[in-house]
Amino acid sequence: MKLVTRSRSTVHVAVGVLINDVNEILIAQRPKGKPFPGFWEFPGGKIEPQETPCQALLRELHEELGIEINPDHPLLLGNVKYAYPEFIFQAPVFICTSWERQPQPLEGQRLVWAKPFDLLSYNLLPACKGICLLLQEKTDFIARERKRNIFQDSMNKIIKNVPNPTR
Ligand SMILES: Nc1nc2c([nH]c(=O)n2[C@H]2C[C@H](O)[C@@H](COP(=O)(O)OP(=O)(O)OP(=O)(O)O)O2)c(=O)[nH]1
Ligand SMILES: [Mg+2]
Repeated sequence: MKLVTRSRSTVHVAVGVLINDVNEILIAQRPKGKPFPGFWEFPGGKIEPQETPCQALLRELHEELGIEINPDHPLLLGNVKYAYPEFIFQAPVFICTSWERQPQPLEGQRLVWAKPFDLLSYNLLPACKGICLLLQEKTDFIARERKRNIFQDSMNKIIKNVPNPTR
């Protein structure tokens, strides 16, 4: 019997976790016409070959939400990998707590500011569970860097709900 192996390409995606002044997190519902319609995700998009992850993040957040972010501001939390049947999702994940202008749904997506402990009640893309875990793991770091003690408390509440995804 012949063994057929499929090689999956890796898609590099810059992901932004926007946290507002009351420690809510911005999530977006993918519109019809894009892959995975109806699923919720963190804003961001594919990194172009000539871009750094941070440059891609700033461009994507401008295109999708119409906001401007100081290039020195996003804080890299870590990398999340998830194997979909069709491709490997590989994402540097940044947090942002400051930007110019209000986020707007410029690509027909629904936007919601979710409380950290509500995040998992949304139908998130499978790879986003890994992003939630990373947020949870890094709450001390986020609190220290961004003086977000309330955020730390909220994030601690989601720990027991995050299933451990296959990474
Ligand atoms: N932006 C984003 N994409 C995610 C997340 N989780 C996850 O599995 N993905 C997947 C969905 C997509 O198949 C892939 C690329 O993201 P994307 O569709 O946002 O890429 P993009 O903004 O460049 O979109 P496009 O120009 O190709 O239409 O990553 C997430 O939290 N945020
Ligand atoms: Mg996108």
